[in-house]
Amino acid sequence: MATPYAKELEVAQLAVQRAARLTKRVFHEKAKGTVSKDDKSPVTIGDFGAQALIIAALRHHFPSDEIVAEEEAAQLRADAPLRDQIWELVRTTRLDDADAEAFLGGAIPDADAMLDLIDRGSSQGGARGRIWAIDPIDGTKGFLRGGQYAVCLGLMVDGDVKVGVLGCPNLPVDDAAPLTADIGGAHQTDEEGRGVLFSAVQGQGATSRPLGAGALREAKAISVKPVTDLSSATFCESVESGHSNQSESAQIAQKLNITKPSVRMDSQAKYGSLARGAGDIYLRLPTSKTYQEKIWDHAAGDLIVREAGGQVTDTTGSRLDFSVGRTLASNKGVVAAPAAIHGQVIKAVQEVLGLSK
Ligand SMILES: Nc1ncnc2c1ncn2[C@@H]1O[C@H](COP(=O)(O)OS(=O)(=O)O)[C@@H](OP(=O)(O)O)[C@H]1O
Ligand SMILES: [Mg+2]
Ligand SMILES: [Mg+2]
Ligand SMILES: [Mg+2]
Repeated sequence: MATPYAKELEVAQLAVQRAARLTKRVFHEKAKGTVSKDDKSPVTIGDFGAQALIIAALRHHFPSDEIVAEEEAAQLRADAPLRDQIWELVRTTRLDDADAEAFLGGAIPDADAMLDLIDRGSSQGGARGRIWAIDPIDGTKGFLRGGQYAVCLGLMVDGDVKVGVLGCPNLPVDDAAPLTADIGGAHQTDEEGRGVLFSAVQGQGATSRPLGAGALREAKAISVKPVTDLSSATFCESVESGHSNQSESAQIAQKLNITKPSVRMDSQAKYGSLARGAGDIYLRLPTSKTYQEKIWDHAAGDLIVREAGGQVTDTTGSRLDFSVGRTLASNKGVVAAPAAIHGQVIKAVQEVLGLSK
């Protein structure tokens, strides 16, 4: 019997790898022109270009699947120079391996087709059918400051995440590398061992492999690190204080007798770091009563951590619910940890947040 979701996994891995290659070009070519969006968050030509390349591959293989993606092309339709800059980037970014590039469906015909592909990410999501969630650059702020960022792709079927892939160009390849948010200076060349592709299929475990520029590299199974002494745990959280309540996380750490300072890392790279045992706990504590987390910020990481032996819930202890639309409207915050200690962490979270039953 064929392995479930084998083709979806291969398409996702190669599409993320190609999109990550585009984002690295943008970073190294210092072409990080940003435009700001209605929500005043930054978006770069890398975000738009990566989304176009990922959607092109998904449309080639799975034309009837729905897609929920972070970015839209409206601004580009009104800004020809910006559109042309992104089109030049998309047109010239390929995987080094001809077979892998052909497998993704070949070149996008022209700039208008690129805009239409970007706008294919407008699905409202929901509880029925096959729906892909794309964050072309998660941690755009991190990307702009030369920190961590991730190219994120997940597949939900009837609201349940089945496939998750994270491309983390600035994380160390070495799964045993200590957890650190910085990348040792943006001047570091790729050869110095950065770039990881995390992936998971529901029920099949989680893996990491070097992020390549052509065919997929050899994978290794990964798992969360067993925590025997909670006080020696490492916890990570957002860099942006607007994205997670950092004073509450400090109180939670204190309650757990954790003495190490938090590692503040951008993007879903935090999920990948937990899944391979580099970090132990990920806390994302709401900073507003109204903000709803986007499904594209969590779908891939949620599955990868759970397939690596972790547990991921919101601050009330409920699993993340990807079936209610473009946001995690039923959830507040995120708490991720090895399954064996998740209960202890949640207890401390609920005491600090005043959620204890
Ligand atoms: N108020 C609020 N609360 C929680 N999260 C928010 C909030 N505002 C934005 N965002 C989203 O955070 C995404 C970045 O994720 P991280 O916080 O893990 O990384 S970072 O430290 O912000 O770079 C970031 O994703 P990208 O836009 O893809 O970078 C945002 O979607
Ligand atoms: Mg954004
Ligand atoms: Mg994001
Ligand atoms: Mg993004």
